[in-house]
Amino acid sequence: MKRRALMSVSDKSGILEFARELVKMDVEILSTGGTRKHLEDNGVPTTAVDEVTGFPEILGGRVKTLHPLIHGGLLAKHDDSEHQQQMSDNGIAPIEFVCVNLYPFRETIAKPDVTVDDAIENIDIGGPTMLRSAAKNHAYVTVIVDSGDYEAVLAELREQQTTSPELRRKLAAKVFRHTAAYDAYISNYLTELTDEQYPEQLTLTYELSQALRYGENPHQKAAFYKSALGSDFSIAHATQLHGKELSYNNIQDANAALQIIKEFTMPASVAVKHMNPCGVGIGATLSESFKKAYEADSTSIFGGIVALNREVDLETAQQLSQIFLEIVIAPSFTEDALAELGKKKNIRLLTVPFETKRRDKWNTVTVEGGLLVQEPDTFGYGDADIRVVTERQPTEQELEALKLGWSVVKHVKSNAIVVCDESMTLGVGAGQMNRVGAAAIALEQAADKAQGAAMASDAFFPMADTVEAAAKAGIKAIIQPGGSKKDQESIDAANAHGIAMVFTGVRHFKH
Ligand SMILES: NC(=O)c1ncn([C@@H]2O[C@H](COP(=O)(O)O)[C@@H](O)[C@H]2O)c1NC=O
Repeated sequence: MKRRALMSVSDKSGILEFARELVKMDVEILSTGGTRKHLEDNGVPTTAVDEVTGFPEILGGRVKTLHPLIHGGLLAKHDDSEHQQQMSDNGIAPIEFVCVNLYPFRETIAKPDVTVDDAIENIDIGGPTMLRSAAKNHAYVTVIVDSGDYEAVLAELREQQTTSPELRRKLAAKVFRHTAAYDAYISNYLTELTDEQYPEQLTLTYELSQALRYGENPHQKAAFYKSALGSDFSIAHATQLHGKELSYNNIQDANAALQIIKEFTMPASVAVKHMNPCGVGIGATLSESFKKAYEADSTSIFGGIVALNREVDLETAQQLSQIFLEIVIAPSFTEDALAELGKKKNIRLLTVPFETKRRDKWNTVTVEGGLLVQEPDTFGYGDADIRVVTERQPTEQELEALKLGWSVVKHVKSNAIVVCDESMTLGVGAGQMNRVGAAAIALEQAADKAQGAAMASDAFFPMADTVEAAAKAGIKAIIQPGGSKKDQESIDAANAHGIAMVFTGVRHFKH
């Protein structure tokens, strides 16, 4: 009896060469409508699946391979006498190779104008069914869902006329990963059309972006996975133009820098270290903004990650190349800027699409044994109900500084305090276990520049000590959520020192 292979593929790349090789090995090719036409048109002899089943393809292709003569051939154990008897009683012949890839559901739903009908028609039923049958029976059947595996299968067949159990198991495991991911896209798409907010099961799917040299530390193994339908204004969608491979910590820092740069519409530069901003500057030009981000903390920026929100020009590139930076990320680089920065072997230069089409709907973070899911903190200064609570109103300039401080403090690990003027940060106190400690760090860094500057706090002041420390350093305006039982003590202290204080009513913890 001739060995048989079943081919039914939406993505036809590589299928001709694979089929030709199998035919040379005297394998009979069974195939469905479009696949068969492609093979026959290119001179590969095939047998139609409906010839095998004696049943036509119906319902516009919804039923083509869903038939016992196909699935019997895929699921029968070749060394089980009962199975063999039933096969012969029912005229079923074994199928040894299955080569299937699925209707492009993910690509279909990624289209901006997709209709629900279109999405539903692209849910493949017969394909996953064949893949699952063949993968379950991988003791006997070789199943290929990825055209990248055609060659590995052919290599073993050339060598030993059959595939090894190890390869068959690997391919079967890949099939179940693939169908699980395929179903995750479908279930997520349909769930989004319902009012279900927290489904009883959450099936997320990510694709390997790259294996990393190591994790947070060199003794930890690590890899980076990306979400195919997630935000495209993302480090996961960056194009690297120059430099060494990104590391685990680079990816985290670059992500932090991108979240901050998203806050600004005017030319802005953000320098990040250990996922906290060490310098943020805005200006009339990109180069001016970078100068400010650098001056904000010219010590910490060393070895930092810089994100900029305009095309990097030669002038800015020359400034950037004065210091050691791990990464520069921007929407684009002019040719001469790229040449300038490219002189540095180790700097990583990345572009990301700033014109974002998709944003993540949820942020997730793992805890041991679980996953926390929340909406991203998209609440900005413009959304806040700014309320002046002191006798003195902030000046226009102070309001600009408060706006900058509030936009940055949201991205600083709590407890967080930012001291700034209207165009740059002057001091950042991050990740302290008490608020007055964070203020002390920010104020110490700002030093003399704190005179007349503004201060932003990610959460309310539980007592008046932070306002007192701010007043002592010369701070003239404060922005904070408010909401403490002791707000009045902080307001009284601000009034006593002539500080203008505004409440936003919204907190920006970042743990
Ligand atoms: N309905 C079925 O019985 C069925 N059998 C195979 N398919 C899919 O049809 C596609 C190939 O179709 P064609 O050979 O007609 O181009 C493959 O992606 C395959 O997964 C089917 N389609 C959808 O469910």
